[in-house]
Amino acid sequence: MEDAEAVNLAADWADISQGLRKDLGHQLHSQWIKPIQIGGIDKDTGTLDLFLPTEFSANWVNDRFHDRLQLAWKIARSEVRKVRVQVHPGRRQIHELRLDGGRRAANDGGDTSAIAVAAGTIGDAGFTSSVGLDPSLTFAAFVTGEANVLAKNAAERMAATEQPQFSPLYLKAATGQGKTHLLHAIGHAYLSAHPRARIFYCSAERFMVEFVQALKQNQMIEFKARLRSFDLLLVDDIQFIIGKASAQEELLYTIDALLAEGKRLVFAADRAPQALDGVEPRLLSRLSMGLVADIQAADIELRRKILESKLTRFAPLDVPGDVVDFLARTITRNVRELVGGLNKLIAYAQLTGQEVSLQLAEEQLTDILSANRRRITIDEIQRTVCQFYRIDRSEMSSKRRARAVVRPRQVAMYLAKVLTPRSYPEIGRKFGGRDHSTVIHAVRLIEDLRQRDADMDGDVRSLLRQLES
Ligand SMILES: Nc1ncnc2c1ncn2[C@@H]1O[C@H](COP(=O)(O)OP(=O)(O)OP(=O)(O)O)[C@@H](O)[C@H]1O
Repeated sequence: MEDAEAVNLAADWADISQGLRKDLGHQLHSQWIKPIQIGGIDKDTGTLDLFLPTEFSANWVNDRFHDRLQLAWKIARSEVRKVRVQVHPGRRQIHELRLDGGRRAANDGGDTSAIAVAAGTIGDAGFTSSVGLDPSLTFAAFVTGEANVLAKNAAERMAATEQPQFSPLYLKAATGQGKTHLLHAIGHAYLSAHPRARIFYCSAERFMVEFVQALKQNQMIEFKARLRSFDLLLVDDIQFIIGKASAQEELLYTIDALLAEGKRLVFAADRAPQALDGVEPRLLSRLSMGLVADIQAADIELRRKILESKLTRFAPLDVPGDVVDFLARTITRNVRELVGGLNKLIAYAQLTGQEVSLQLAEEQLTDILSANRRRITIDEIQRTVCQFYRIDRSEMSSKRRARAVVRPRQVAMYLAKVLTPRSYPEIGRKFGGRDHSTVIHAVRLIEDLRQRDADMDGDVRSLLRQLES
């Protein structure tokens, strides 16, 4: 690579990396993005190589950040058409373990060819991606508990032979709680029941990129025709469609066309359809006209079951019960971190020949553990809300029914439900011994107000920022 070219790439990378730091936060960024080294751009194929020091980290980054990295690079440098994440050539001999199987994008040459062929690609129309269903993300590998059973059942219906009573299915959950897993599982199950089916899985980000490329290359007719030829369309991270009017319109027409033919559609997002700012109302109504299924944060029982299931399926070495219990109790934020923590611990133990123990977990998972240890308390929430609305702290428990104190109290109850693992009765007790139905009412009311009242939404956002910082 020429020196000047290397300097330019380094400058672009500095910008991209900084942007990702803002999006992902310090911990994820320093663990996975910072170690990336930039290779050169292959002028013929437009492929940019990104190198990571180990197989494990290359797989991880590829799983989680490939699309974002590729999109960012495509925006930064028009000559980049594809980003390839791989282990640094000098490090290939390092063997690391992946508990969750090889989750690779199809365009990286992963072993998804059978699926890709059966599922079809948008290909010629400028849609360069082929379907990349991860073989490990199946219904059988999806562990259920109270938090996700509704979503899992709905997903199974979507894949069943008989026509589901609803479409689209819209899966809603915070990050790392299994949306993508269920999308892939639907794809696999549908494909095994209909081996000739045409399935397309993509993220909304990728949909946008392909849409813009098709526009630029005057290939919209082919793009539309191919998009509408799928029997099952799975669109992940639909929140990223926000604000792009023309792409939204195309998606809207595609949804209408597919629904009219009884085809199946599944969307996943980190928020409810009504909370997708900047999405035009007609698209919003399509997204929410079927079934919106929520995946709640995994509770301790489910977290333990997930770890045990991963260990039964893939564990190459013994992980003592007290370590499983410790991880399930401590890594509460999301399942991705939970499984990632277990993966990391086992990989480290394997590479160094040590036994997995509580001490090793404490030593090796410091970042994940400390990020998960920060717990917001109901007292903290009440204090912050009272300061914000300038009311006396005693009003949180008082019986006063003046609107000036009732609304802040309801906001505090809502935040307690969102930010703490406390149950409705526990929250009620902290608010002057109120009944759990009062708390449920408050939570629903504030959820509803946030959608209808921009001021209320602004207040809650600002409180969330203060409490989560
Ligand atoms: N119920 C579950 N059973 C087994 N594995 C799970 C479950 N939920 C999540 N996982 C695993 O956790 C990891 C993260 O899940 P996934 O990628 O589906 O999250 P997501 O909700 O799509 O997150 P994001 O919004 O950040 O994309 C994956 O490895 C997935 O297999």
